[in-house]
Amino acid sequence: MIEVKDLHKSFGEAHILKGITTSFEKGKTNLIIGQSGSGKTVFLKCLLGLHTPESGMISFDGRVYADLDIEQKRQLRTEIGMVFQGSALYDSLTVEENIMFPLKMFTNQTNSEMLDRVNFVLDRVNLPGSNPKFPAELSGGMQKRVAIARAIVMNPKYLFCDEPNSGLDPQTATVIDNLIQEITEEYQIITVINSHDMNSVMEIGEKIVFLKNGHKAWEGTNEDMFITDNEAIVNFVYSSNLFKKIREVYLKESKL
Ligand SMILES: Nc1ncnc2c1ncn2[C@@H]1O[C@H](COP(=O)(O)OP(=O)(O)OP(=O)(O)O)[C@@H](O)[C@H]1O
Repeated sequence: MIEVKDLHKSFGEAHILKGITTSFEKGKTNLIIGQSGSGKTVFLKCLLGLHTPESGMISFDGRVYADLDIEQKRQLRTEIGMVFQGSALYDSLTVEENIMFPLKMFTNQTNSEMLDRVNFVLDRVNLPGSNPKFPAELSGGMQKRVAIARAIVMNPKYLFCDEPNSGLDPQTATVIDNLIQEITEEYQIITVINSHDMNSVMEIGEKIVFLKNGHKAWEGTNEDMFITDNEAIVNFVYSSNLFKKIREVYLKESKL
């Protein structure tokens, strides 16, 4: 489990995260949602150790991040997979080289061991045989799959995804969402996703943390979201007429 307790982060006078407490469980897709500027990226960067919070606690399966020494932090880093916004593949490297990169960086595996692992994860994301291609030869959805393959090549315990659906059409976005959810469950990963995408929230939000002005304004499952009266989340999610309609139908049916 990842546990976060009373997390505060400021930049100069600007107090961005104002006491976030939450936890994320194994095998679940956890979504961080909120308006632009609410602190989602800062929160994710704190989890990744890229920002140092002023106070509060983050622990990974009982390991309190601030108490770890350099070697322990390095070990933890090898247990984290990351899918960046826009995929962040190396354009000059092939698909195979992109995915192999973390293995080369962090393991002593032989070339054939690395290749076996690359082929395994490429199969898992339904891109077998795409090893020699360059990112520019792939569609946006395929690039995302390569990014997911790279993120899971080290068999991570934790997977962080920053807007994994940005720039994708709704159908491809759903495929990517489902892939992330399947992998999370299959390998019992703790997955935390920053998302703007309300379809993702409805589809794969096994736990949703809603940030508003740096506070945690609500948390619950996607099912809870249909029935909650929490004004902040209702205003945020149901500003869309389509989702308002879905909520009305859901509430009506649950009363039958
Ligand atoms: N390195 C930084 N230095 C100063 N201020 C920062 C820094 N990073 C983020 N901020 C500020 O923190 C606030 C929250 O930013 P953050 O990027 O976390 O928002 P967000 O919820 O991820 O937004 P978006 O959905 O648009 O990506 C913003 O006001 C931003 O200007």
